[in-house]
Amino acid sequence: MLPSPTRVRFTKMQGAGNDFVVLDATREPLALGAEEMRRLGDRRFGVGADQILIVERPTTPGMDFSYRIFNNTGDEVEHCGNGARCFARYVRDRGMIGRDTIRVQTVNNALELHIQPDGRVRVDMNAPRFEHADLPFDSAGLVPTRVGDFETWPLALADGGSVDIAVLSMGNPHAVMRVADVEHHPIAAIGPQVERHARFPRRVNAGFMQVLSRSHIRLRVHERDAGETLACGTGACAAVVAGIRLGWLGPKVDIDMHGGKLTVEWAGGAQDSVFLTGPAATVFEGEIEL
Ligand SMILES: N[C@H](CCC[C@H](N)C(=O)O)C(=O)O
Repeated sequence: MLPSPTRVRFTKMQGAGNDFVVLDATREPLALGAEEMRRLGDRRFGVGADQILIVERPTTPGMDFSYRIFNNTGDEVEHCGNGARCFARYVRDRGMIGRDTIRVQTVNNALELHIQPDGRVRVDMNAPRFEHADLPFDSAGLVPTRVGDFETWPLALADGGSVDIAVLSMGNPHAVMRVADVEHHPIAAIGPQVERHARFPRRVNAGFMQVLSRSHIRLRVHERDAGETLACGTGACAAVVAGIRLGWLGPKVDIDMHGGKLTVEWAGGAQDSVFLTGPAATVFEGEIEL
């Protein structure tokens, strides 16, 4: 907790419309609690953001920085694809590093980020994880539908409906559904039921994918804690990985999300990294009293 009141400098950023408050804790630690995170993320009483990113000095050899990710509910999470790109832009634009390739440690991942000549950032998101314990997902008693060497799982919803989900982890948990038309799918009704389903003890990000071709999808994601965001980087990775394993997609896919366009590449091997490329930009800077 901070010795109140404390003035905190912040940078507001966005990656394809997924927005962040970024704080620099490389010079002195920031002992922010969940209450301060919620205040920073609050769109009326604070700055407003889907997630809060805290940039810190590295604690692991070979890393340039570490950074922590908090949803706007104050919950710390494992991974954030759009946030990783904004982090890279943040440290590069402030001269905190002189290279366009940056290595950063998160709570359970080591990432390599590359700022490209066109200004977009390409993130090595590491390999996807398919063990249900990695999410966690409780599939006890469920009968999967096998599709090639992958499967989808029937999930009964509280409102009496049912959805067919592919489950995987990008370091954070994802449930991916294929739908005919993302713009007219009842995402506001289904998303929260999947997010908080009892079979996901740590809850889950719920992705809704419309396949336009083997190299092009539309995607909307109801994120864990934050609700539907304008884009979700790990959600884009999860949707493409699921689509490739289910035979719907090729190794490089463009993803249209409400906030912008992302590109995801995956060669398809269990140990192959997923690569996420997309925009990242600073919106404004400021100071807030917490
Ligand atoms: N809501 C996510 C974290 C943020 C992920 C998203 N903003 C991204 O770009 O990957 C979770 O609770 O796992």
